[in-house]
Amino acid sequence: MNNMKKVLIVGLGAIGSIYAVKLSAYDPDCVFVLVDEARKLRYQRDGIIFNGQPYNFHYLTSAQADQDIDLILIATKSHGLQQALDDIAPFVHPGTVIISLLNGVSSPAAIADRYGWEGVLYAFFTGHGSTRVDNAITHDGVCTIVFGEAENKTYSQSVQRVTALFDQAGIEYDVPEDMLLALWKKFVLNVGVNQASAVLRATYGDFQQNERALGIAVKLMEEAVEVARAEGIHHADELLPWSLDFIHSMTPAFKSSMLQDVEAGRATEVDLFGEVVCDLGAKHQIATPWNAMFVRLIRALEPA
Ligand SMILES: NC(=O)C1=CN([C@@H]2O[C@H](COP(=O)(O)OP(=O)(O)OC[C@H]3O[C@@H](n4cnc5c(N)ncnc54)[C@H](OP(=O)(O)O)[C@@H]3O)[C@@H](O)[C@H]2O)C=CC1
Ligand SMILES: CC(C)(CO)C(=O)C(=O)O
Repeated sequence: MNNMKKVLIVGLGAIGSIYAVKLSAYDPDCVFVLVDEARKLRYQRDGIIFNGQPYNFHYLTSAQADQDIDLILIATKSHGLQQALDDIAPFVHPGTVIISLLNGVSSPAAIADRYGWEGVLYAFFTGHGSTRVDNAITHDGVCTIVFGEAENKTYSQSVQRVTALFDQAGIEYDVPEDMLLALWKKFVLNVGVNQASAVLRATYGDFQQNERALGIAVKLMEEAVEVARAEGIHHADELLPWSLDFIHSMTPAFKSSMLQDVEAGRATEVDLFGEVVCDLGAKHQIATPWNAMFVRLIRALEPA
């Protein structure tokens, strides 16, 4: 088993910068940030400001694929994923592990469609939300990368290599035995909270205190649970209770990433949530009227 020495981060935003900062604190020469020429100029000029501290990193364009990259961490929004998949091509070699921190359940298959499943692990970010305004990121340090193969009774080589790096770099992680169940728990939560919060402009506190607001999130989540069952996710009956516990455990003032997108006038990631529930519902002949309606409402909130 060879050690991981070089990490390429794609997407130096609210989530990607948490890990660029952590990895550069561990070893500034181990972390690279993939950019195009325009982003390179912008980052070289402005860097990023993470919790008030300025940072700069080693920026690489696709034309500068002169490093043997062991791990690629993708942290773009959903609308940046296809371009990111094109841009990483020169860095993907046998043995390169690729992890996506995008919300939702669909990005691992999108990566595998392009590069095969061999280097792809399932993953997601959990913890407290991270906020970005232009190049300034604020995060309170509560974060875990949950990752692994679909099943992790024993750890594959890829999982062992990533855990070794994360242990050395002090990156908090969890490798659940049933990774698909973990991924779908987070998905069901996001389908309910992110979408309902975007339309209702609701914080976690609103869902904790207002039963009618929570009831709307539950309707969205129930459809996602039915779809999960049809997709063969084991223990699907755990999905809704887990999501409700998560909602009640969150800091009341926190806002979902989708509410932040709507408030900032940005495109949303409804393609990762309601649209996936509707597509899978159609595949399994499950009615998904709540998600269909929320997709339309959220699309109407996006910039024209
Ligand atoms: N923020 C949060 O609290 C949470 C976010 N997530 C998920 O994490 C993912 C990332 O979200 P977040 O970090 O908030 O998003 P951000 O918009 O803050 O960051 C995305 C970054 O990706 C960059 N980017 C897009 N395309 C490329 C590309 N081809 N090459 C290089 N960089 C690129 C963007 O650059 P530019 O600005 O120049 O376009 C931007 O800096 C999403 O799927 C989100 O749902 C999950 C949990 C919590
Ligand atoms: C981390 C969490 C659960 C915070 O709401 C999230 O995934 C999001 O906002 O998209």
